[in-house]
Amino acid sequence: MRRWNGWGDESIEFALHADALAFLAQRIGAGRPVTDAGLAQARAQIGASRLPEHALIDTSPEVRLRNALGQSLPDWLRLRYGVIGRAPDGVAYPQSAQDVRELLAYATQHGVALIPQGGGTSVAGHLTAPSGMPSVAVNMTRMRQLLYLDTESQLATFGAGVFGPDLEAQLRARGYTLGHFPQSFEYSTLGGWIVTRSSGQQSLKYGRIEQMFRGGSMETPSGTLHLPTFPASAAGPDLREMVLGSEGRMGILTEATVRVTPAPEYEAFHAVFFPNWHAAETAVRQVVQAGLSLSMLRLSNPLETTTMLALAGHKKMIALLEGYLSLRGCKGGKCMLMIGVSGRKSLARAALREALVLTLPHGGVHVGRTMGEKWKQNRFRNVYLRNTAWQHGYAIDTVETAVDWPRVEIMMRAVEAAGAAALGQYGEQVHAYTHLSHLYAQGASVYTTFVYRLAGDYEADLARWKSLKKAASMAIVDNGGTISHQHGVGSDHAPYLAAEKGWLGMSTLRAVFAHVDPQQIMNPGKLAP
Ligand SMILES: Cc1cc2nc3c(=O)[nH]c(=O)nc-3n(C[C@H](O)[C@H](O)[C@H](O)COP(=O)(O)OP(=O)(O)OC[C@H]3O[C@@H](n4cnc5c(N)ncnc54)[C@H](O)[C@@H]3O)c2cc1C
Repeated sequence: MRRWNGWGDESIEFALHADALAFLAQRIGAGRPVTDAGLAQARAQIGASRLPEHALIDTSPEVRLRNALGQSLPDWLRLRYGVIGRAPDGVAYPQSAQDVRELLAYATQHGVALIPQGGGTSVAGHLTAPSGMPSVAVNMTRMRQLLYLDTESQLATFGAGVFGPDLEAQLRARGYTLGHFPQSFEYSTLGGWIVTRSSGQQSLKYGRIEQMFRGGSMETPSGTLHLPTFPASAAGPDLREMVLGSEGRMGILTEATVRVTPAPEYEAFHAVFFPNWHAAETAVRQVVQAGLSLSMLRLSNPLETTTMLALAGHKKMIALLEGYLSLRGCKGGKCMLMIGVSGRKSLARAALREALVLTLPHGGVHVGRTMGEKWKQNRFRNVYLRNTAWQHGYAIDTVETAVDWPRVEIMMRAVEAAGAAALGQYGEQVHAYTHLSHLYAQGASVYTTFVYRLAGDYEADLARWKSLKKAASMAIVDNGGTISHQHGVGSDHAPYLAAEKGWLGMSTLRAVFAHVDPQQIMNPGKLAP
């Protein structure tokens, strides 16, 4: 059963061993565990529905609660402290495009907002019910079939509500993969990925979702937008670009056609350590600019490297590894790089060899596959750390951006420092660490994690989060980064969007939304409020 107030399946726990807790306590102080609100207490806060009846809409309080929020830290605070606030007045589970059209007609007639919903894994406040009008969460997860696989063109069409594991299982059974593995893979959906411009861990080989999305169908209040597939087209602006990143503001994506590739014959993940950040960053830049056929490069800064080793357990093995690395020049400031290869065995191995050769002049120490394979095993389990950290009285939040290479290190330092200063106002320390997980010839994504102590009170923790978010977002904007490389805009990043789109860009976006949705019933308040 899925947790109603945290990440993932109720039966899965991520254990934090005593040494890891001691490490955190030494960095930022001992956590102060909070008593969570119970499900009944949260459910009792869901007010009476304001909706006229409709056969497709369920207005029961628990269903509304379970579809009210996403996974951002403010969403968590509301669930954990039992301060639910606004919730949708009902939830619909359409099974066809016709059902979606009926819901649009109903919403238009009664002045009801529709909040399209995939897996509810948004970390940017995409799913909050609007104030001032009734709303329905349109949960798309019953539209999850593989509708068509064109093996000649390597295109697959799915219902947009298909979850990651279900999509991959349907493709793997036929010898194919999409290759899109965001860390939220187990609970996020194809439609959600497309409309938030998501990026998966192996984007270096398979591309971002933008490169995979080839066409589909979106139901809007003004009619159906059909996006036919072409291998390429010079017929004016590409309308798929309007759907990508539209965050539910234009309509509901019901079907999506994506580019698939044959499932890889071989896949391996290796770890390489570097003596310091400068050497590591120079090395990965050269590797990515060499254009090798790799599937992943993920570089952790010194504090993330230390944190990952501290959380790993296996104390004796890690001590042996650190002893060996120290002899090879990788000491206190060492940085860990994960390199992934996927595809034809001979090509993948050749690409890995080339990459390892390129790391050597920068002091790269290759330690083989063990750590890489462990990372792969846990790639979707590490997320459960958020639940465990909360139980021990710590909050975890992340911010992410992307910049060109000359600004990567500046950005990393600025975002980490902004977080430390923001929590410093409350007399608290923050454990902030960063990795680059999506690398391009031009630059990289910069992804920072903040761990800090909970205050133990909803208002106080919300104030801490707001200070942290504002400081980190301002650091991103001031240093020329995009407000999101992969999580999207929602409501949390909306105040910073104009900094990169400009006045004309913002008014153009609003004009497009107003054209397809003249009554402004589609996910109001998000992206470009
Ligand atoms: C622990 C964790 C790790 C994450 N890791 C990554 C990562 O590695 N990479 C990454 O890119 N993101 C990541 N995310 C963010 C999140 O998973 C993505 O934004 C994901 O694409 C959201 O998909 P979803 O199906 O859960 O959509 P939701 O959260 O349900 O919705 C997100 C937005 O999409 C809209 N929407 C959803 N479905 C449709 C549809 N069919 N039609 C129209 N609009 C729709 C919603 O209205 C909303 O605005 C992570 C989140 C968490 C909690």
